[in-house]
Amino acid sequence: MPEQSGKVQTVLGLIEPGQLGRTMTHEHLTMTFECSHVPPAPGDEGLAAAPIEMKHLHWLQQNPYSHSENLLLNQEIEAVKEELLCYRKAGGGSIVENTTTGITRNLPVLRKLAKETGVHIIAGAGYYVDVTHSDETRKMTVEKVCLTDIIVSEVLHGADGTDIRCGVIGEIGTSWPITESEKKVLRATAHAQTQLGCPVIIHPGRNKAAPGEAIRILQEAGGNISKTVMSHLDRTLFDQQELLEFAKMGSYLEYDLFGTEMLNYPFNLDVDMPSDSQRVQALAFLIREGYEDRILIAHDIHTKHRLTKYGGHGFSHILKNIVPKMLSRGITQNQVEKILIENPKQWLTFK
Ligand SMILES: CC(=O)NCCS(=O)(=O)O
Repeated sequence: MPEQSGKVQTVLGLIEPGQLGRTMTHEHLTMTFECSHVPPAPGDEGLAAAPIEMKHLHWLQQNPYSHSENLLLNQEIEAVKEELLCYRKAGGGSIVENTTTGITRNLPVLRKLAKETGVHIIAGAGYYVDVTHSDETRKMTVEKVCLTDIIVSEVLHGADGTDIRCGVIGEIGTSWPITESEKKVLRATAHAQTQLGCPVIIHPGRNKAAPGEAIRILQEAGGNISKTVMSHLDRTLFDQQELLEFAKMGSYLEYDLFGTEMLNYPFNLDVDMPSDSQRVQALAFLIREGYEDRILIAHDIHTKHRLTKYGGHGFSHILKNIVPKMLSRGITQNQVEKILIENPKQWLTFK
């Protein structure tokens, strides 16, 4: 039985699950997102290259992926540290940092932030979506000193040449359709999870069939779906019946784009990105349908403009603004605590 059994693994070491407190299960504290750059609309090239300023904020909120500098969250370590101190003051305890190989994971920075702020930080093992896979990753097989072993080693011994250990596998990136290289990573994730008994978190492609397909691949490879989170449901599954069909598969159901309100979602123009009020309605619906033990929430901050330094909502938005909204829409204090404390605790504790 690995030493992690019954514990949560943070970048500073193992902790008791009860120490987690309120937990955002899907955030990024340092990463780059150049892989998702969207060329600006004709005529917007000047705005896309201008320094971030108040007068451009609305444009940036509507076009966050067309501004190259906005995609470099890794330049904002001091601002993120200030945000984490505010998050603690607002009652936050822990953050799952979902940056994996391909979007510039930086474990020493995470360790420094954890030490300096007192926030428990849990780091992610594994790989982001196909466009970020290296030739080496593509050539690797699932077994035999390859993908599975690398992921296991990132959890048991440390990642990126450090002794800093990851406490979850993911976010594991998948596109739509899921590519061959991504399928291999999913199978390796399931095999690593079987060895470790650890939590897993998946980034689905931007199609309503994507979450179910990713779960099927994990399941067929022996993954433990009850210890797996499906991220980004707020931009992926809209129809209530389809959501319930997916929920029956047994994963955690994560609404993790709180604070993101945009008219045109550039990665899938067919999607109407919900508002925060609509996200709260989705949570209330899932609770009424009996899924309160499976819900997780977060902001998935991954660009500069969402930091308070740039006029954004920051890491405390859920605790300060969304929780009161949940309570005002009939979600009870007990259910809120379940979503913020108990469900993350159950998910993050190694078997
Ligand atoms: C970092 C990351 O993958 N964020 C998700 C962005 S998306 O628009 O919901 O796919």
